[in-house]
Amino acid sequence: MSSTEIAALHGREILDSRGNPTIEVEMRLACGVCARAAAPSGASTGIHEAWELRDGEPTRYRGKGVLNAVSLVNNEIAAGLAGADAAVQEELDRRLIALDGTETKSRLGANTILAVSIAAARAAAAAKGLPLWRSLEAPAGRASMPVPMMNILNGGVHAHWQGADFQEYMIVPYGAPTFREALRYGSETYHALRSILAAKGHHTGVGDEGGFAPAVGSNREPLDLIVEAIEAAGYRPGAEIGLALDPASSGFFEDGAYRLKTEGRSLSAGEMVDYYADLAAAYPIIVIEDGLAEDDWDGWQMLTARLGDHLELVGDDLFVTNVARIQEGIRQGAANAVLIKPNQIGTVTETVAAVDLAQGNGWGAMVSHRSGETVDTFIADLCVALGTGHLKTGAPARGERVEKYNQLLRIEEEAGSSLTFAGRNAFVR
Ligand SMILES: C=C(OP(=O)(O)O)C(=O)O
Ligand SMILES: [Mg+2]
Repeated sequence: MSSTEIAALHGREILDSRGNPTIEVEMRLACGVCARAAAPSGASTGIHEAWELRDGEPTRYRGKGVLNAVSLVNNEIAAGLAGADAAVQEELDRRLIALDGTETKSRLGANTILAVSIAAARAAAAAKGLPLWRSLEAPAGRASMPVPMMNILNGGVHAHWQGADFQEYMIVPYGAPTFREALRYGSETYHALRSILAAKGHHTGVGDEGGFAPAVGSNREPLDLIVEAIEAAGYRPGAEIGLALDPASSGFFEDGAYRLKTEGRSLSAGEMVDYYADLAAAYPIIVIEDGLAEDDWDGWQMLTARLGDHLELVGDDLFVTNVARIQEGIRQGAANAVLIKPNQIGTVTETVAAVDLAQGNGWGAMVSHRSGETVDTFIADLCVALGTGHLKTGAPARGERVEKYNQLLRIEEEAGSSLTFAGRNAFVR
């Protein structure tokens, strides 16, 4: 028996950062090493994502429990992985995929499968005596420290549609010399923004990812507020700190039109492209994620032809970390970067394949948290290991977000000068 053979698996239901149940898995290896992993959960989920398994029982947590998933881990998956070696991730993930047997992971659930897959990666790293990022790094020399993409102003569904239509306004401190400094730039800007919002009479409550959620009157106003905050914190917008947007536009795309409720108007895809071009000309925007809706391929082609030379255009709902959809995007010239969310696809192996495909085609790969998170820090190690150069994981406040940034501080400290900070080179344009 190999020392990294799985000896025991145990699932349990825990709560995520929104107070919804999610699954946590513990894995013990033959050598005695134990590891734990938990699945995150989205709110503005793409319709093409792999399935999240939820209980049908309506009285428990309004039917959102994951006791079925727990039972699957403790019984069917534990039995199905008998003899599996946690250190051979691809084989283990192949077995999980085969056990599920569906295209969309709808039988066992991508949440269930992912928690097992990550627990194996973590257990294998511990058994080898390696930090997780080093264990995941392949080929050697690929790793780097990412630029943190900090979502400091929330709108859309993450702010219960009480503010901007656009879901995320991120600051991108690519001009910092190190990750630690980048995090400091971002945190100081976040605090400056709070003071500016309060001084202007806005409330300073936060959305799901920890960014402020003021009741602004347009989707442009947050950009003015953030530029002011960057300057108030002592940094130069565009030189040291750039901006990124995730409008999450599938959420306001209805009957063929983009409905900007905050501004009281509806735009076509072409008009949205003009809107973004105007914003990019007026503000130091470097990234736009999900500028157009998840099946608006023609719109995405138009957006990429118009702005793809100087902006990173990231597909989240468009690609859902799925290599078949990414391949279609590459074929069509729709987007030039992929958002990487492990729970959209369900295994570590498939997540790495999505990054490899993007990077192999000169595209960007931006690793991301979900709006419902736990303190699991897998994505921090993943983005370092694969040298994706940027990670978005919310505001530099709120425990479940900060825990990822803190894990990156630990990695940077431990690795010393062997890991370079990706800086501005992280972005495809
Ligand atoms: C992180 C996001 O939100 P959610 O997890 O709700 O999809 C996103 O849309 O990029
Ligand atoms: Mg998104």
